[in-house]
Amino acid sequence: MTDVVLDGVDKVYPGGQVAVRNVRLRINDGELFVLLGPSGCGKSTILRMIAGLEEITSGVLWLNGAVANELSPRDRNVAMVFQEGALYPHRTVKGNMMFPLEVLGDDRAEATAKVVELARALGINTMIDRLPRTLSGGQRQRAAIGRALIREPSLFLMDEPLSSLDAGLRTELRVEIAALVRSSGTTTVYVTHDQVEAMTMADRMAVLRDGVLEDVGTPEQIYQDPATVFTAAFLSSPPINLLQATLWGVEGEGLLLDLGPQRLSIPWDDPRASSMISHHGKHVIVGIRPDTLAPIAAGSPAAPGTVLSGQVRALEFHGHEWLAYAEVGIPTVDANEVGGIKKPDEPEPEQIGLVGRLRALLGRSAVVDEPAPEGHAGHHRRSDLVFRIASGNRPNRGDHVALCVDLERVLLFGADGRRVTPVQR
Ligand SMILES: Nc1ncnc2c1ncn2[C@@H]1O[C@H](COP(=O)(O)OP(=O)(O)OP(=O)(O)O)[C@@H](O)[C@H]1O
Repeated sequence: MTDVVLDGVDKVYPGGQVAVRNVRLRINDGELFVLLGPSGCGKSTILRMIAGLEEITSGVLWLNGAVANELSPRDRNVAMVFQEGALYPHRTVKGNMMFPLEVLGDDRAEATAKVVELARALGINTMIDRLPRTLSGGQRQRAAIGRALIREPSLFLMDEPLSSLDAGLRTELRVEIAALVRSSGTTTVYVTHDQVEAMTMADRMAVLRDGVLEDVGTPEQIYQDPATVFTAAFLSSPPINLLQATLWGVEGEGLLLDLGPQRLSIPWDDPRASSMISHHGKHVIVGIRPDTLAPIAAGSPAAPGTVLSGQVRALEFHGHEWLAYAEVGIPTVDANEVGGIKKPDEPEPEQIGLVGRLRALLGRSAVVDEPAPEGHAGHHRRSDLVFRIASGNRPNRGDHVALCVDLERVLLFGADGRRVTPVQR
């Protein structure tokens, strides 16, 4: 049992590659904690620093209340499982699982009983006499997990243990691993780039980007109430719609989100209004998850500023639902290009040009007259709005659609990518 604290930890590799920047993180005793982020964001480096396999450049690592920066890996009582769980090829599953207990000099009969019990929990009890090369990838990974857990480490570290397995097996094993480590009560740090794995397994999780922590919280907190636009986009499938807007507080009307050819309006009595007004006259990013949009029939009554309209350009069948892509003529935002480590010569995010500043000075809203960009992202035009059609009438390609926006669930980010309204943790 152990808790882990990283206090302002940095990692700079020889050669100057900065992999981890000022990470502050507490992983509680018994927690299943997931480090999530795209390739190269520093997940494995953090794990390896906790294991003692990588030196910490600066900052402090605490294990169970004691500074552990200089502690050798063997004195940390950690067990680690990698993408390809390394097993001794000439030892059977049982021999592999027994090995850590043999090293500790445990009683053989007791050790055997323990191995058999854990192998049963891992679903590999019928194959404990087989050699690793005769096992499937999933079975080998189970054996590697068994070998790591058998000596009851105080900390269990897993680095993408399922990434080499096929999708079906990944789903099956992630449920089993989560159940197993929870029942053992071992503090576990689990690295993945797969948002579904993170959300389904974690007690709490951290989202990393370029070595920097973007967000930390329970999966639900991070999904419902993300701290940054990067986090919102990383944890969204189907992808969240990110629209460029300018926010104007207009007396008698509310907070107008000027989306160019269209607009949304948030009433003054919305609890978020007091934080949002600080962005009057500024560029903001409006995050609308596809399930926050509901197609409404033509001519249906809708409150002003609650509807976006467009033309259906593509439809995709996903089994349990259809996804539709509607061209709305609104400039969209790529989350990867917002926030993060500032590159040299980048303009300040809130520079919005002369017309914008004039509007801000006049306190006026106006429909933006700049044309929407013509760029393409993947096979969809960049101004497409993605929405779900779970039931009811499915529109056809080319149809005009009106989409009612659930404004309470709209997420608003500043031009720097941070949430405009305070996040709850
Ligand atoms: N030994 C090393 N020497 C120099 N740079 C390194 C070394 N190991 C990792 N890096 C760099 O540090 C950064 C973080 O790497 P790390 O492996 O921690 O990322 P990751 O999030 O685990 O990526 P992945 O999911 O692809 O494994 C990357 O830019 C990587 O190129």
